[in-house]
Amino acid sequence: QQFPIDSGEAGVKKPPINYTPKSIKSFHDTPFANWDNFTNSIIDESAGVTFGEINRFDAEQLSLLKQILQMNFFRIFRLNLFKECPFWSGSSGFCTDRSCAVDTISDWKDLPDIWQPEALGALANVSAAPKVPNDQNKDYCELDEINDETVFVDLIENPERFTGYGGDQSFQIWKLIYSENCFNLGHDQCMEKNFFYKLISGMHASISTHLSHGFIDLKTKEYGPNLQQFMFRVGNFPDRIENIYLNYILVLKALIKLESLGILDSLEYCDDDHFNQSSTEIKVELGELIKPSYQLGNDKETCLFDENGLFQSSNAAEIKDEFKVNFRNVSKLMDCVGCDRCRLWGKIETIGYGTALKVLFDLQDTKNFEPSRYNISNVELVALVNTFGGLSKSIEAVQEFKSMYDKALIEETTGKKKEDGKKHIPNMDVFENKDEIVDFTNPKVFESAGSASQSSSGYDDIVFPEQSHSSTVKEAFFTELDNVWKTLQLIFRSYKVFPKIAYNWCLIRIVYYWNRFIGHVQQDFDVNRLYHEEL
Ligand SMILES: Cc1cc2nc3c(=O)[nH]c(=O)nc-3n(C[C@H](O)[C@H](O)[C@H](O)COP(=O)(O)OP(=O)(O)OC[C@H]3O[C@@H](n4cnc5c(N)ncnc54)[C@H](O)[C@@H]3O)c2cc1C
Repeated sequence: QQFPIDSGEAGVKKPPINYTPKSIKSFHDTPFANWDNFTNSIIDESAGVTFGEINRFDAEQLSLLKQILQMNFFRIFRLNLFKECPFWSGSSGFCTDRSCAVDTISDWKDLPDIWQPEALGALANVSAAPKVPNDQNKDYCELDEINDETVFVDLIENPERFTGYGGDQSFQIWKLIYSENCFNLGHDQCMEKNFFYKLISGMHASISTHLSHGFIDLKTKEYGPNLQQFMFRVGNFPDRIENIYLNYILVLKALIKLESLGILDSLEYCDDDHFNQSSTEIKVELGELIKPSYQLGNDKETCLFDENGLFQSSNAAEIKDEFKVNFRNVSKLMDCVGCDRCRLWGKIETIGYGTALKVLFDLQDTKNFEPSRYNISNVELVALVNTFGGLSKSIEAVQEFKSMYDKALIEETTGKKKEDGKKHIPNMDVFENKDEIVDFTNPKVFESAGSASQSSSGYDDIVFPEQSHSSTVKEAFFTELDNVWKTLQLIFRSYKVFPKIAYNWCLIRIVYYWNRFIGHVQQDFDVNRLYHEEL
């Protein structure tokens, strides 16, 4: 079945898509509190598919998608984890926790012949090299070159989950990512700007959903879903949930386009004994995954997502170029992430979204189109399918959190108390300081070096490295000297505050045990909370 891809050349001009981000209004009006309304409403005006339809489609296809992601072709990813951050120096090594690490494949004999070290040179011709001459600078993201820093990672063994990476560095990287949503081409680009924001916000929300779903329980040391974290990061913000779904239909539409134009069929998958699936099996399973989505939505012409609504204005070509440059900067920023596991998934996702954008906006479906000459590498395909897998996992997690939310709601209404005395359903109350919510659609956020939340976050000691391109040995020497000086200052400052912390801690403990002794201790007395308030 050939799906009709609208090439945008003919036909009636559709009304513009509304990509305007909604401002944060009420936290009592969240999707979980109004689930029926939410599931029956449409994700995107241009296609008419509802959130509920995507939930059902995703549930139906989930086991097949998981099976596909288990195939060696999709689970082994090649990248450079040690590439220098191109924007500043000295940013690596921030997160030294074990959970930030990536287990790379060191046992080479587990890999197919084409990935053996001696064949690495040839690998460039097999899996990454474009089939037609291509200037990578024209793409939406940068692919890592193959060199002696190349590593192979088993993605199933290294899932995206909570790593503990945070503080000022990750905030600054998010801020820089959102600051790429800045276009210089006048008012015409408003729609593209909003679309860019939603894309980034959806990626951010999906990462936050994964880390809340694979959150560490400090008591059991096991990873599992944490409703509080999810509500705090995503669940209380309708826009963030919506943006996950928008990204889902965007990536799915790119897969539909690749499938319907015969490109997936024409690609060379590796037939090697080490691969647990043959090329034919991969093609059949991808087809089975994608084809049922042709039935989704009520606008069969645009199918899910109408890419032709974007980049239509008189200066569309310039806007598109700027959009590409900005998204490429986002992909380069992944080399600045100071946590290997986060960097791994950040890279996969930016390549995945970059590939989806390339397929949707640059692939011209002309009369003489030859699928076998379309320029898409295996790395891009693997990233695209894994990005789709990640979004599907987020949608599955949203529904699991909804069940947890309902259970917590029943417990709350029947008056059952949690052991730690905390509320079952975190809503707006969890934001004791409303300034913690940073609205990246507000240009003022980018005017200051930090943000209101970060200035009071307790991470003031960490000074984010300034953008630098130390070209001379002398400059590099003084940069390092400055770093050493700042580190020493940090150590001395912590010695200075230590007596106060120790004193407060002892005082709180004494009060606690005194109260217990005289029998006045309250049942839900939370020492830790008091301790933090004291600090
Ligand atoms: C590329 C990248 C990948 C990462 N991967 C991981 C990972 O795999 N595991 C892990 O544990 N940590 C990861 N992190 C760190 C994680 O994303 C958070 O930065 C960290 O947990 C600190 O969270 P936070 O609560 O301070 O808010 P952050 O998530 O850092 O958000 C900063 C601000 O952005 C705003 N914001 C949050 N979400 C959105 C959204 N969806 N749309 C618009 N605005 C939003 C909020 O108001 C918030 O104050 C990653 C960070 C980066 C930059």
